[in-house]
Amino acid sequence: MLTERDTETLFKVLNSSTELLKDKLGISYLDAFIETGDNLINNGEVHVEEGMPDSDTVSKLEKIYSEIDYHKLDAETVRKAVQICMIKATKEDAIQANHQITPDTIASIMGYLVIRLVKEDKQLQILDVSVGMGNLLSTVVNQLKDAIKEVDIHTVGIDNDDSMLAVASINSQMQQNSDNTELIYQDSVANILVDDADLVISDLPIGYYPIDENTTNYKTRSSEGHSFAHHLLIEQGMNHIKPGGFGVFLVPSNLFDTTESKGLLKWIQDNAYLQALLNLPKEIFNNENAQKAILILQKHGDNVHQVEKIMIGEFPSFKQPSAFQKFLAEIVEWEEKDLLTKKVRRTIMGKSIAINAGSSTLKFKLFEMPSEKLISSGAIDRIGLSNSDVEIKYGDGEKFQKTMDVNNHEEAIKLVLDKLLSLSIIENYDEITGVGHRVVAGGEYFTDSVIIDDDVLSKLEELSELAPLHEPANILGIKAFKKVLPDVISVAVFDTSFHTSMPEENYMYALPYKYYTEHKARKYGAHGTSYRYVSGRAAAMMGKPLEDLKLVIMHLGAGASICAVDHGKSLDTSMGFTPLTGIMMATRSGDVDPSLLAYIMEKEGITDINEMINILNKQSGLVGVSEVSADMRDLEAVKADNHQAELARNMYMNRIVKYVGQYVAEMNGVDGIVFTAGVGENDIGIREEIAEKLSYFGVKVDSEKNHIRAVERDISADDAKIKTLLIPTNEELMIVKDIERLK
Ligand SMILES: Nc1ncnc2c1ncn2[C@@H]1O[C@H](COP(=O)(O)OP(=O)(O)O)[C@@H](O)[C@H]1O
Ligand SMILES: CC(=O)OP(=O)(O)O
Ligand SMILES: [Mg+2]
Repeated sequence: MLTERDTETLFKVLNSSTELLKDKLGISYLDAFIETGDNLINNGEVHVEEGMPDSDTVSKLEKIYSEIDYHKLDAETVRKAVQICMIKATKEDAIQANHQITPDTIASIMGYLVIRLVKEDKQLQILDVSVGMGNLLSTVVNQLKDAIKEVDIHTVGIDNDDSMLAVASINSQMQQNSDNTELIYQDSVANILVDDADLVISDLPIGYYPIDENTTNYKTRSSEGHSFAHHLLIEQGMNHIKPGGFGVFLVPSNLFDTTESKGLLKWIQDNAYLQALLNLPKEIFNNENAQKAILILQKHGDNVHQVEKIMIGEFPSFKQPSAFQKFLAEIVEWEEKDLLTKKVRRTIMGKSIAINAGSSTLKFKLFEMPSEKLISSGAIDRIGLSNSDVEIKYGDGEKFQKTMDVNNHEEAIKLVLDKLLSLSIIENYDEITGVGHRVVAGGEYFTDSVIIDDDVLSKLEELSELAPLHEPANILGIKAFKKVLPDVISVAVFDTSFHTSMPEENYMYALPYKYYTEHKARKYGAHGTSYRYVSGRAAAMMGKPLEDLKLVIMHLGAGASICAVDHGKSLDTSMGFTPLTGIMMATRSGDVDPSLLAYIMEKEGITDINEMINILNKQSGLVGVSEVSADMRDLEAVKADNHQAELARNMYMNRIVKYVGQYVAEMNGVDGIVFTAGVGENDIGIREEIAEKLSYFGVKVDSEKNHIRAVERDISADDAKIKTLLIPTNEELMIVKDIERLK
């Protein structure tokens, strides 16, 4: 009660002195408030300049100031009185919406939601990237101080409006909190130099940000025209937060409904967990378009997870207090039971393993989930050739390495299972709570990843002929893991599902139509999981939404293919009905004239077409032409003295150049090309030569930047017209993400 009266007294002092100064100096209410605030802080001494205000006014003001000593008031009493003055300023001076004070109702709801998110912290750094008059920030700080004992709070507020900031400064000084408050007069979109905060809280300015040149480093910037200030500031805020920290933003309710929001959403997905979007009651806004919501984001970090249930909803009207209370209670329960509790985390924490059987390799990655922290990774290469390199990374930079003969995928899988235990990567197979397998062919049947049961397994066996070098190994892997972990979720992630977006004219062969209708004879493509991962990373590196980009991705491994990713979707790809066709590969021929097969069969006395196809799959490509090796490293080593080895490399590059050209034509342009997979990631010379051959449409690689292996990097020259990117693929990460999705 007492404080309410104090608020009223302080308001009267502030308001009457403001009105007096406004009148005498002929200035706005806001400017007069700033003047009077400064006077009060300056021990009630009235600032006089060039005889203004006159001495009569000065003594009137001194009398008003003597009516209260703000030092004796608590912070909330001061804040409220200032807030009432600012509501008055908004009306009297017709202050534009973005500069208006954050209403107390909203500020206190935000404060209430934040308490549990930071209550464990004893030292708290809070950042507001559009602090304005400081009402939101000080409401939250006062609430936190009240709710959490002995918390040491330091705040930083940034704003590019000096009048607003002057009010914020008066606010913090009169609340006697200025030692712990840093106010910075700056454009928050520009480079800000502040320590990473534990919590970012902001009532964001809505609308276009006018200075495009300040936004070049923003991933959420618009590809054309001005960008949205609130998108940029969400990115900026989250970039200045510690791992696992929360960003709590007041945003327009339609934040994700605009076309521009795709880029924002993508950025959020890559950098943070979208945990809640809570619309505020419509009645507190002038109209539906002005309605706002509270967005809760959490930056990725250790022991942080996507909530099981994203909290999306609308606060009931204030006129229904019991419904309103109930809603608040639901959110609190959600915060405690989903967003924060260790119990929920423990039950969903586990280890997921992704098994990727390539034609010449077996790779695995073991992740802690859902944090996606990599625990161990391994690769066995040159399977079926002699001298396989077995490499397993685990622990604190430890590595198991051995060169040995691994004759087939069955031996490789057995080796992985043995090493997981013998290297103590896990103590027991039971620690693995999810298994995901790369499966190359899903036909038209599997358009998305699936949980593997007996029906799925028998369907995969049926589909084996669509990927003869891979599917049997994929099935072996599935069965081997089912045997040791019969009750653990096991998921198949298909190479083909990314390509189900291809249009008819691209996937059909010009053969009698009934072969399609009766036998599903069509192009399926492969490497889709890799394209899915790489295209997402490419968009992030280029700072544009994937939906706005035309990309050609070259997946150059032992199996190799190229994909035209048009606006995020596979438009066309070089592999066909099986992974035999398209560009030249390690042991596979790529495209050949089918009538040549009949001719060779006759000349060589081959009677079974399967034998011929087997030669195309296993004895052709690099190894067939070079008669040296299927491994690009071996060809590189001897190419200077071995014509066939050099020829094989040249043919390999020639096929790539042809296909890339086709795809640029098919998309009628391209924004970026990407190199990935074993050869693409590691063969510096091949990248350089291919780039030179593609200079006609604007590809230009910087040799120094290109001089690197298996690192994500933009290798384009500064004056290149289109981007050339090097992106190590990560099919395994996509696989474990799909396990989480299907759990
Ligand atoms: N340093 C290197 N230079 C050139 N090629 C390399 C290098 N390292 C690996 N490779 C190539 O990468 C191929 C394996 O690619 P990868 O994508 O891992 O295989 P898979 O197709 O079996 O998934 C090897 O056959 C080898 O030719
Ligand atoms: C489909 C395919 O060829 O896969 P990989 O490159 O892993 O052998
Ligand atoms: Mg591969």
